[in-house]
Amino acid sequence: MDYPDELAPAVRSILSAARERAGAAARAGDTASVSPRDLAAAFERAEADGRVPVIAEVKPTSPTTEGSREDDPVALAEGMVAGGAAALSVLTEPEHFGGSVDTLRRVREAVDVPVLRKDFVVEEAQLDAVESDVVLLIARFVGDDLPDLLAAARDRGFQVLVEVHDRDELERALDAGATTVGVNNRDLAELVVDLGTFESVAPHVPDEVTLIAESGIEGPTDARRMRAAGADALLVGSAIMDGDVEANTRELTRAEADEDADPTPRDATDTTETPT
Ligand SMILES: O=P(O)(O)OC[C@@H](O)[C@@H](O)c1c[nH]c2ccccc12
Repeated sequence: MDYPDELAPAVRSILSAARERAGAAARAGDTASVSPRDLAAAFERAEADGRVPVIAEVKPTSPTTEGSREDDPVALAEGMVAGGAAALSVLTEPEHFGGSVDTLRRVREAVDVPVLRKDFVVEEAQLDAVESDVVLLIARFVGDDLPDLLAAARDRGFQVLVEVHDRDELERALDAGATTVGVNNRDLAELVVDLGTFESVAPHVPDEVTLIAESGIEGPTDARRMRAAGADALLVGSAIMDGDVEANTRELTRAEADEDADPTPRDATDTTETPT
């Protein structure tokens, strides 16, 4: 399959590499069969506990990050859970994100929260490379194969997060029967982030769908902005990976509790200019 020219060169190369690995996975054998940890229940537990539901992402590097983080991913994952993360996301793409299926396996063994496998799954065989509680399918990259891949993932027991970037992709995800949808604020054609993306797509997502705001959330203010726009949960990588992961995660999971506790309005003009 040829990928559209409008995709960033890094993204095209990621997709070709994913297809090559799919062939190897197919030859390796067993079909995955998972007993997943319930993602929606993990979000509800966080809410009940006054935490913003955050999926914290173990992402050693990326095409848009300088350098790479060499710490033990299991220690990072444990720090994220200690900071209140409702779930984790682990990159398994090796060439551009420094991930591996072995890292995911180790992280999932070490924690008890649901773990999302973050990779570029474009063929069914890739689903068998490693077990996780949730797998990601990116609407833009799987095209017409979305319904079949969704079914193949569910047959194996996975919960599925379908990632979209605009309303067309959202419609395709809903038609395919997605019940958990992520809106990626990062445009995969140009790798530019705009939090307005989530705000423009979110109003069209039915209430019963679990809705996740992905990418570009840099701190508590962005977290509150995405929640105000309807996010049930937030997927955050870079802002957590940069520095003390436990403290960074805690700051995000407490974004609403801290705001409630703060008697001074952040910005007085916010309230005076709100039309009644
Ligand atoms: O580091 P950020 O901006 O917080 O983004 C996290 C996550 O949303 C991002 O890594 C991501 C979203 N969709 C993806 C698909 C593949 C690889 C990575 C991603």
